[in-house]
Amino acid sequence: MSNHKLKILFVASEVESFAKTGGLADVAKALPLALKARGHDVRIMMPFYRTIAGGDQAEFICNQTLNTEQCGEVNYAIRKLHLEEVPVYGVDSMHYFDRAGLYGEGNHAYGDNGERFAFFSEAILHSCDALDFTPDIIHCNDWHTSLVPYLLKTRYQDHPRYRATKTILSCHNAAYQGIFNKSQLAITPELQHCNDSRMLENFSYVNYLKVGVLYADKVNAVSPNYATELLTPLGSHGMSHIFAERSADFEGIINGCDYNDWSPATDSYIPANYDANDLSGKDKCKAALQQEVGLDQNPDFPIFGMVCRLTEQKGFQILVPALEAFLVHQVQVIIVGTGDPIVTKQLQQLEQKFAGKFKFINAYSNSLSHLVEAGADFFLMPSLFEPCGLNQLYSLAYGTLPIVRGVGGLKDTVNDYDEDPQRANGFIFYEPEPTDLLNILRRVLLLYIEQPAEMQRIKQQAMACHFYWSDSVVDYERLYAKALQLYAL
Ligand SMILES: Nc1ncnc2c1ncn2[C@@H]1O[C@H](COP(=O)(O)OP(=O)(O)O[C@H]2O[C@H](CO)[C@@H](O)[C@H](O)[C@H]2O)[C@@H](O)[C@H]1O
Repeated sequence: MSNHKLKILFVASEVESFAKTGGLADVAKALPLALKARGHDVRIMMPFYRTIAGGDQAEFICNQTLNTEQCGEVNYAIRKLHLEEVPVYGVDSMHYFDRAGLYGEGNHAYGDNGERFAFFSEAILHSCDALDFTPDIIHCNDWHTSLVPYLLKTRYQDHPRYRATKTILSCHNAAYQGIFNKSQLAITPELQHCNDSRMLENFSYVNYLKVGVLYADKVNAVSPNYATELLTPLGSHGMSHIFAERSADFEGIINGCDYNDWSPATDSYIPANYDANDLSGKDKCKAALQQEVGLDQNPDFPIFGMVCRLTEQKGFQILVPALEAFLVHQVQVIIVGTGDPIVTKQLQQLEQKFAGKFKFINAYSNSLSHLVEAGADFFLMPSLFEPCGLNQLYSLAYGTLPIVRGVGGLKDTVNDYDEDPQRANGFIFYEPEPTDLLNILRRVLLLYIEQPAEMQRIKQQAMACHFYWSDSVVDYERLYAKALQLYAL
């Protein structure tokens, strides 16, 4: 495969460096760069949001008009930015994307998200003529671009440009399925009149992710364990029958870690760099973190950090009661995140009760997320489910031991200390119960207090674990080859 250079159009709703709300953006940056490094002609396409970073520098490519049956002419422009050597095309529609948020504002999704991302999917296929780009592979990501495989096999099935084009759909989070009333879908009449019950909910709602899983040539989840979970009723967010239907074309590929952005030896966001041979810089980062967020300046207290979207997925319903009990000990906890107002309130109350020991920073801050990774001793990920998880990979790189629930990609990447001390790089608990989390937190605290040399050994072992994109990209190349039936390669 490495000798076979492909034309790849990578389509996503967010891309780190331009627009980001979560882990999808990290992958949508790192994977195309890894594909480029393998010599493929890879190009990214994303919505040209009002808030897109560097948008004022974008090169205007062309104006386009999408002729729709029911919505008349829809005008948009294509603008071009660059991610190193990779062109990034922005679909610029004032009507759909000139807004303050990506998907909504103030924790409320935009009411027309179904139409917005149906339009984006249509513009992806529509604009390749103007760009004169004939992709071998269109790599789609999550529900936002899940209509592309369907449109390719319906509206565009006889289009000469796409005669040999195949589609991949990566599922970064199957809990978000994009379910929209058909009445929103005038722009995509094929779906508005669709009666295939496999992709409908309650007859009148279209489930975008189901459409994508059913129509993509190959489908992957972002870790092998999550792929296995998606085939079970318990772990599939109600979609196991759909994934089962595609099981021959479905697999798991673990995410990588972008060590250009996430390496304590070179990180420019942190006050002192360090590596596995000399961890003294980590102590300086710890002191800086305590000072920056207003925790008591005590080098002996272990710091437990967490950075994430505040959603049910991340396990706050077990974390908050566990912390109520855990924070009576000599420990410090810092959580950085935005999202659910109920979780926000719970964390604010916890902060009032445990001032100096618990800090909640209700913000989205890239620099602080780096400082937490570097300055904390442990990183909390008690997720109810976790397709892959990236922060545990960053934590390993920074010698910040992850404490995770044994689900999804967390199980694929963290080795538990109690199960096998020699291979350990973190700690795993299984039952989604506050007492199980509390038990492991106390177990970790004891180890921290009583066995500092052992802690040091595990930290160094964690820092020696690597999840390179240059490895995962080979699995993606194999998936592309299967989609294109290039078995000989
Ligand atoms: N307040 C804040 N301030 C700064 N940075 C913040 C932040 N909140 C979140 N982030 C950042 O967003 C990213 C989150 O990535 P994750 O993979 O952990 O979760 P997410 O659930 O968004 O991604 C989904 O997609 C990814 C990619 O496939 C899967 O790994 C994951 O399991 C799946 O749920 C990290 O880079 C993190 O630092």
